Amino acid sequence: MTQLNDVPVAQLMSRRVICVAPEESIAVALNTLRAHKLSCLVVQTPAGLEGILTERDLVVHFDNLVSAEQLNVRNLGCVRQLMSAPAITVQEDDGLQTVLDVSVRQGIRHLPVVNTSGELVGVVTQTDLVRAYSHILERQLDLVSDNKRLMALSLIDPLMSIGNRRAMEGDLKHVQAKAQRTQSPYGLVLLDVDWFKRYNDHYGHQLGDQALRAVAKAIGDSLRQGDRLYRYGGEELILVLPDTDQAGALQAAERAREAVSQLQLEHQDSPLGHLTVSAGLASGDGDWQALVAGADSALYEAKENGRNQTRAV
Ligand SMILES: Nc1nc2c(ncn2[C@@H]2O[C@H](COP(=O)(O)OP(=O)(O)OP(=O)(O)O)[C@@H](O)[C@H]2O)c(=O)[nH]1
Repeated sequence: MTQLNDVPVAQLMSRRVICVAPEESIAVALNTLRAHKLSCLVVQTPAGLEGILTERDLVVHFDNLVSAEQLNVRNLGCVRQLMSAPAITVQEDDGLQTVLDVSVRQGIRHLPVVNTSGELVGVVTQTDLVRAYSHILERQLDLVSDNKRLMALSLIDPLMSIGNRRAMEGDLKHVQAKAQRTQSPYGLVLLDVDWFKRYNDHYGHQLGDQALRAVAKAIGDSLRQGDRLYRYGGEELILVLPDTDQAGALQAAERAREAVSQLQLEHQDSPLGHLTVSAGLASGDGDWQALVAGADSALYEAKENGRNQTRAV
């Protein structure tokens, strides 16, 4: 991210600077400001920088003269009488933060900018500084929200539009910690599409993808609030069921299995005639990896026993 002091004031200043002599009359200075549409003039002699004369100095001066009923257009005085001196300067390679600090701390709205040889190279205003400052802050806020969006995307499976294994691992750590704290079990259900290699071989990979999306949606729609579905990998999904014992996990698994079966997606190469899933479940309040291993062996049993069914460890 851009640090505020990474931006040198040379990038923000205006190089259009008009200088006047201290003896110049206020009337000429006023005309010069108006002719060049500037808000300040730098006051300089051959010996160097003397001060700065701003629009505001002139307004205050005229206001005082009018109030004192002493406004005489033929004798408005000279620049030396009104200028701010000595002029506080900044270096062209000073950073935005440094220059903004000088400007705010000393209440100076126009700062002449000099190079390393002390020659005048520009003028920077407080408005230039604040505008640059807010632009950088805005960009940094955009970056933060882009990063958040990327982070969220990196946890979603693009095919099924559900959490991926990374998201599952992150969430499971919390579910496990809560189960241990409250000593109430949580359930895990592994679901695997039956005969899916044959499905792909028969209908093609694209229809295979479509079927996986439909399966994920049907299972997702069958869930109770608080339960979460993730893609575990390939054609395998996993349900995470907080505060759920073995009986509850069995109900959730059966609801999910039924939901897929009821889609009645034709699968000619399956002995069951349509697309189905098998499920293996485990529940407890222990280590989630051990529960996944348990659910996996239960799933193996469900497959061995004819598929389209749920088994528990
Ligand atoms: N179309 C598609 N196929 C996938 C995807 N991920 C995994 N598969 C396929 O799913 C099939 C899984 O095959 P197997 O592990 O042999 O299991 P199966 O054919 O479903 O058989 P059982 O699980 O024993 O019922 C493989 O052919 C994978 O290529 C995917 O994202 N899209």
